[in-house]
Amino acid sequence: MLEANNVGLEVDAPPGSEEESLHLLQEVAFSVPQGHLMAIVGPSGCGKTTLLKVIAGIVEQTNGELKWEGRDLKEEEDLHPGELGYVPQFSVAHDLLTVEECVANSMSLRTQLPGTDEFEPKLDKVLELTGLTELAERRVKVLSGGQKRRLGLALELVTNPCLLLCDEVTSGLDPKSEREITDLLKVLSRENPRRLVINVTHSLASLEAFDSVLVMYKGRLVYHGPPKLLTHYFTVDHPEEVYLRLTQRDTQAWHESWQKKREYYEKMLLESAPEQPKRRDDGEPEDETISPEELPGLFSQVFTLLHRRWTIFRRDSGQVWLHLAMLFGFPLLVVIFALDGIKPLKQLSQRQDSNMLYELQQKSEHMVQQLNAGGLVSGLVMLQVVLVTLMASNNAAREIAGERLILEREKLGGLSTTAYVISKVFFLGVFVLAQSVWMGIFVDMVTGGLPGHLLTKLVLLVLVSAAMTSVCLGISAMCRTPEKATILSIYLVGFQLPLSGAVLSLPDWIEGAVNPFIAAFWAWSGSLRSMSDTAFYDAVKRVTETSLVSSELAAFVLLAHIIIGLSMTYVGSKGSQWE
Ligand SMILES: Nc1ncnc2c1ncn2[C@@H]1O[C@H](COP(=O)(O)OP(=O)(O)OP(=O)(O)O)[C@@H](O)[C@H]1O
Repeated sequence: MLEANNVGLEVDAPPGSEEESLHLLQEVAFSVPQGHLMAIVGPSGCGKTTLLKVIAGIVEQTNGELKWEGRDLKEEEDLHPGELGYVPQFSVAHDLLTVEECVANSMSLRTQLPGTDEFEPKLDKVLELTGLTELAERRVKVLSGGQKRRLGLALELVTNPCLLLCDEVTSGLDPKSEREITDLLKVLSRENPRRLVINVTHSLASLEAFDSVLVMYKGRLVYHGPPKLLTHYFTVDHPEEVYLRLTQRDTQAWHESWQKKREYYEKMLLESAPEQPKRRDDGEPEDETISPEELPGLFSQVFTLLHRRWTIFRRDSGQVWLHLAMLFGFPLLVVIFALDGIKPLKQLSQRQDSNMLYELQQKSEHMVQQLNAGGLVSGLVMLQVVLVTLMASNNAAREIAGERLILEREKLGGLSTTAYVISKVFFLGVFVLAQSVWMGIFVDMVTGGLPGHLLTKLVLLVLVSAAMTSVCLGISAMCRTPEKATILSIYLVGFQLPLSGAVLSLPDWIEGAVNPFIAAFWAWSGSLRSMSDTAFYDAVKRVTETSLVSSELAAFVLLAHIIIGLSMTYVGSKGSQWE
């Protein structure tokens, strides 16, 4: 039994409005038995989705109590992720995966069945039950609206949930598809004696298939009873006329009228309800076969997420080509800028080492060459760093924001945030290493060796790439939309060059204030310091007034950036960002 006792939800009113707070739900009270299919209907904006989110625990009510099988969901233990199925309004699967892969992934993330003999039969059963067997090999991208809703249901059925909440899974479909999905919901509500299925819908057309109908109006419950009594209660000829009828009285009047008649209608519902599942003394169901599925371990979830991410990446040819173009194109770009300067660089190096007297005699000529060489070396190092940070932001900016709603649904289904963040670290770590190491080695090979210690420069390139990737991943985890995350990440990269002091030095007080935040500054200046025992360092010092830091300090601060970025990622991924 699901019981709501005077459930209310009050939120702060938007700035500028006269009221201090908004009552999204007020005094909502109902009881629904298990083995039952209930529809929540009501005009747009009346609080249907809000009520469903409160039942699911996505939003916590500010008043009243919700009880599932006698257990207070706010005060006592929440529903186990395997006990709850929530099918949101939006598409919940990755476009580039097939139907079968999506369901198999959901099973791997939410159950311990992978690797057992039960995995395949269960997968087949869920596909068959939701009518998706024929579509198993089809990619999500090409599914119709109705097929996507079926997939949404299939993803939730992998755990055999006892409370299945569906938000508009029948809306926007043609009457035949709507009827088919409603019939499927009915089958699901009967399949497991502990199960209660609730479907939010606008449509008043096929309500007779439901066991009960709950009507919401302006945040209040105004009817909950058998569908066949709906027209009688609202004194209308057809269910479609109910919304118009609602507008003829104010909310309080409807609410009061319902309070007087509630007992009668609910009694009728409970009398016609199937027998409730028997429970042992400790409150657990007698039938062990309907216990919720246990969640898999952390590394099992990491492995599933990584495998899924690579599959999606491989199938996204646009992304693969973009990554390849950057991986091989950006180092070439650095080399092109270096080509003209390499000869004077070598000459400067030879003269410095072998003939100081000549240097002294040709002091002014040497000064010019030194300035050129200093500018070139500093510029090349900065170009490498900035291009690596650009690749890093492209790696991470959309990574979490682009799949945010899928993440929210999967967290509700038991996905561990730690597993999610670890999977991103491993996935993006491959790009970080490939992009930065290849950039460093390729440029060094082609130019015949830029000054400084190669290993130190490589480590700093890897660190700056990891730092920018982590911070952009953090931004991605904090932002609601991939567009916003991309713009913020691009701004962040854009500011690296002017604020690092590589091109123009900043006033001391600004330099001191901004440098700690500029990853490119640390990698650039740490790399230049690794040349401090060569003549190039003097040349570089002639062209830059920005104070350069030791390679060790640079590495340390970049590590701090990585830690901050990953902390942002964890906090941002953990926080709820439902629509
Ligand atoms: N966090 C919030 N802060 C302020 N108002 C909110 C918030 N969440 C929802 N609302 C408002 O609460 C009302 C109910 O929203 P809800 O999404 O539950 O409606 P609904 O009945 O599901 O509508 P629809 O059928 O159009 O999806 C709307 O007016 C919505 O703007």
